[in-house]
Amino acid sequence: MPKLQGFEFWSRTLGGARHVVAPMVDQSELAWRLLSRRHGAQLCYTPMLHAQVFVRDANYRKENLYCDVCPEDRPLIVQFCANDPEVFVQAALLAQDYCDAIDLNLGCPQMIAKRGHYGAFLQEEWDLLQRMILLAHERLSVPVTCKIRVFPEIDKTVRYAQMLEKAGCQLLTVHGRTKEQKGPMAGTASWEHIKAVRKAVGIPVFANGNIQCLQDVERCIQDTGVQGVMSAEGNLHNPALFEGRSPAVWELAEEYLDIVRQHPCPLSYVRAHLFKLWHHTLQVHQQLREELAKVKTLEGVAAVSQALKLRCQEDMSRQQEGVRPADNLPAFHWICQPYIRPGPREGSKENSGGRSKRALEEEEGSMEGLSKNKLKKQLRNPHKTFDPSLKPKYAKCDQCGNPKGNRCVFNLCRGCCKKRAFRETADCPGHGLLFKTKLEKSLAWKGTQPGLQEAQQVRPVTPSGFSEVVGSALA
Ligand SMILES: Cc1cc2nc3c(=O)[nH]c(=O)nc-3n(C[C@H](O)[C@H](O)[C@H](O)COP(=O)(O)O)c2cc1C
Repeated sequence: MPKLQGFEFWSRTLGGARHVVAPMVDQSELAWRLLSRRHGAQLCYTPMLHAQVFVRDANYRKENLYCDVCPEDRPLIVQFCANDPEVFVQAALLAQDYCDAIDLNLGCPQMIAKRGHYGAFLQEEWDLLQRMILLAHERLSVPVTCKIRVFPEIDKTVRYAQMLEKAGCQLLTVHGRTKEQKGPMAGTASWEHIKAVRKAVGIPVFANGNIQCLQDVERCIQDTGVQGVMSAEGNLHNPALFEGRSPAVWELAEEYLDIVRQHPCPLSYVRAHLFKLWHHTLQVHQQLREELAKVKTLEGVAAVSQALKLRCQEDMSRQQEGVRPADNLPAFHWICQPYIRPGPREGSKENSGGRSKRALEEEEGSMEGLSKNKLKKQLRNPHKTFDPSLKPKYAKCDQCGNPKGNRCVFNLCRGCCKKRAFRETADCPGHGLLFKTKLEKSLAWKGTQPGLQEAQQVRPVTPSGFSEVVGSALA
């Protein structure tokens, strides 16, 4: 069957999806996607996957895609970050049988994307992007799509979108914030930019940014004319957003934990989800926040969830009629609701007390005083300095651009070093890889075994023969 394109792809393959769960590193994992789909999401994206790692590392492919196959988890778009046409296409070819389209991340504004040269840091490299999209469009059996951030100028954003469309992009998600609008500087997304793109291209467009409830979805579609709306933070705080419901926070937590039992994921993902889902409740019941941070098992998390449910139910039963929710919240803390991130200097209860780790980290650079955690660290080590300019700079792996191991003899990251050391039967003590030493030991041992010596002469040991000896070291 010929590959469907543009609007036909959106309406037939994606079922005309309007309610879309965003790609979210460590957060749009299978269990969360299934929860969101049960509550109105019609299309989900995987978290961003690193194309180069996906190509070279079979375990990464298994852990991040192949083991997460589930018939209810469709339609699904797999997102990659990449900056090389061949690598992008190789990764996409390995993923295309497990999804309905491949998305290129052109929106990540984080430092890690700057260092790895991907995401929004490719925004100015139109020639490279054209080549990446064109090659993917030609070689893949599924459509290629892009998720972009806007430029400050509407006309440049429009030309950018048109360039991607011309190269073969079949669906565009426009996050209406610029690369600089992140963390405490995120502000609001510009639907004006999104509307202008929608008018100027002939492919379906999803809007992203400022979506906190179902009314926002309807308003955004009306104002901008887009085909669908994507939500990240709104979905994390209320996965029933697309149903237009705001359930009790423990209800969705319990349902999510049940799904995680069937489709396990790292505990760090689960914890991060619950911190968001319970954001407002944990402001009130700080003890539970600490317990959640400390638990080490899924059953431990379930126990915290049970305790939180009881506390919330007590709070509900004590609630007097006519009393409004505290802190100008739209609903009481036990109801799933949006979290509006405070601006850079905005005064709020959060700014005076138990703020999130992330909020503290984001302001790190601009704070004159030190956070509680940093003060504690300084007490333990009086010579510790928190001046960002004195932080050691990450040196890059010569091969893939990830941070290299400090003591690596090859100047590579662990993954690349392991491959090279294996190929060359070498040691890298910095990474604890001892292929050469193990081979020598194994040969010495074989030398002491009379029966084996004979076999040795018939079959000389080469690096590939070596794999039989230490194959398990690579598992
Ligand atoms: C926890 C988290 C992880 C994210 N990871 C990704 C990602 O992997 N790929 C991507 O394109 N955007 C990622 N984003 C950005 C979102 O997809 C989205 O563009 C952004 O949050 C704006 O949407 P919102 O206003 O609905 O939050 C992430 C956002 C969050 C909150």
